[in-house]
Amino acid sequence: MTDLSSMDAIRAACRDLPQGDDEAARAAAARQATLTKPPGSLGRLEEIAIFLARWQGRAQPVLERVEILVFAGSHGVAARGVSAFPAEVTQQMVANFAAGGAAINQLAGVAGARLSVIPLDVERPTGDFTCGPAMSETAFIHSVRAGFEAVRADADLVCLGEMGIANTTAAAALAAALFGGAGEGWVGRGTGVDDAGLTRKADVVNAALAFHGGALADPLAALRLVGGRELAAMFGAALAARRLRIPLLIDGFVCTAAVAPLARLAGHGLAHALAGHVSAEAAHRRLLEELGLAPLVDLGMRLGEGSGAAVAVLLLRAALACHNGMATFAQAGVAGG
Ligand SMILES: Cc1cc2ncn([C@H]3O[C@H](COP(=O)(O)O)[C@@H](O)[C@H]3O)c2cc1C
Ligand SMILES: O=C(O)c1cccnc1
Repeated sequence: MTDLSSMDAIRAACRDLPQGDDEAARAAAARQATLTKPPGSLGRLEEIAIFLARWQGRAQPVLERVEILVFAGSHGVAARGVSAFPAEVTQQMVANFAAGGAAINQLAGVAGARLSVIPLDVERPTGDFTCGPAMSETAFIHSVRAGFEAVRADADLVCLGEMGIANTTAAAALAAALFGGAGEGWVGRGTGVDDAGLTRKADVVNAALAFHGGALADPLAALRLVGGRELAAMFGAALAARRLRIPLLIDGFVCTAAVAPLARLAGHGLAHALAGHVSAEAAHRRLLEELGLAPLVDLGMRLGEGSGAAVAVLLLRAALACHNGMATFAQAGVAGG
């Protein structure tokens, strides 16, 4: 059992991370070289197959148990007029997920993934982080643990998603705390705020940076002070996946900001992660660049819910279909291998 009972225990767990399986990755790369195609001709599909081999610890990885975990949380900062939608949409969308009516229900279906939606005290918004902490240590630890415990040890791939009106503002504040710069450089239109809304978002982020000051220098404290329950849970799930050596597929701006503290706490903290997509949220590309992550797809999506990760599962399936299903030069009697 991983001790996550205090901020220090979580911090320690983040610094004690297993590496991937080099042997399996080497064997997968060797297999790629024998398949009936010019070496390297499948580009990133080859890299994906080798990545999955490394983090599943087998030369021929599988995607039989793909888990999409969508965490939901409510934000006190929603009262500051930072979203184009009212705060109650968070709970209404949780009901919509349960009824099968959301985009992620459809995308999980085509991705062949199991969707789990985990609401985190959605009836209780976090604190307004412009004038206090978003979460107490107790609430934060509870959310990190909920995320950690949502990861099943037998999963072949974990995909993360979120629902929480106003959470693009929390994500922008977190990104600013982790990587520096003012609110203007990290906010985007989220659900579609107008220019005045965008200015309000930047003002809210700047107010949070000024209020919390030096306390934000610690990545874990930053996640607690300006994040949200669903962001803390995504962080906990990313940590669990890493400790279980399960590959992780991350989603858009909010998800990327939530897991970024893992990379700030341990240099290779996100080595088990692929970026499913780059969202249209203004600062997502910048955030991915800060983390050295190259997104798999760029479809102009800006939804959240794990939707970009779910779409990217299709590419992972394409990569493994070739990796596991193609004939070798020797098997096919093709010259030149
Ligand atoms: C109907 C609806 C469904 C959603 N599904 C995801 N989001 C996305 O939008 C929210 C973040 O944007 P902002 O910071 O502007 O509030 C999050 O809930 C996110 O998951 C949705 C938003 C709405 C309105
Ligand atoms: O990229 C995201 O995560 C995102 C963008 C807009 C709205 N909600 C989430």
